[in-house]
Amino acid sequence: MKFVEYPDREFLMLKLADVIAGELADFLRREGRASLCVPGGTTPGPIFDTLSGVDIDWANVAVFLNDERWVPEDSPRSNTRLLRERLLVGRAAAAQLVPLYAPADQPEDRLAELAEGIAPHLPISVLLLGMGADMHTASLFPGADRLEEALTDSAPTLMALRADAAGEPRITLTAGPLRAAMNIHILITGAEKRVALEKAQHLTPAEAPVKAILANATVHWAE
Ligand SMILES: O=C(O)[C@H](O)[C@@H](O)[C@H](O)[C@H](O)COP(=O)(O)O
Repeated sequence: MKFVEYPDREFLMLKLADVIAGELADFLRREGRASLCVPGGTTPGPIFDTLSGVDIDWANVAVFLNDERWVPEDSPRSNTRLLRERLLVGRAAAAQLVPLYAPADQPEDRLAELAEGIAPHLPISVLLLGMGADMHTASLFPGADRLEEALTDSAPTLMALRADAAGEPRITLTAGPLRAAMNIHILITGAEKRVALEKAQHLTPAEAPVKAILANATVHWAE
């Protein structure tokens, strides 16, 4: 794991957006297409604001979430809604959104078709992850009902998980496709998450799911 500390959050968001744009541009130059997998939650909005204005060939970029809360897209809890409002605007409106949600009562009802949509875009070119103070990443929550399976390399690409801390049911990429990403960035802010990250390094992935992705990741932190 590589750890990069920034003087403040604003600088972190600008720099990391720049790094991600550079990595996407490299993939586009070499392969003519790229995939970008991003978190929802409250932290990444400013990165999305900057990235959405970057001048790259967005039409050949597939964008999808690390995980989604099983709520309709008009819910304030919808990560897809965040993507539509903050990332897929401006120049980035040309990108292809690969859905991690489709209307249904339970994620299991749509899992197979959503996984089929993601498959052509693996391995992920550029992966941005968030982390909770409980050391979850994507929707791999400590104590989640199917966490053990989701951490194995033989797990399907996408799984539905339930955890008390998660609120609604979740759909999430599993550890395998996350670990296999070509570039992995973890974005965390604040003292509490820094302490949690340090703790995670001494725990097992079952106790601290972010540990399953740490080995090849660069962690970006500001107070
Ligand atoms: O749907 C989600 O909640 C996310 O994708 C999740 O994995 C997130 O990255 C962390 O919970 C951190 O969230 P915050 O940035 O809000 O602290």
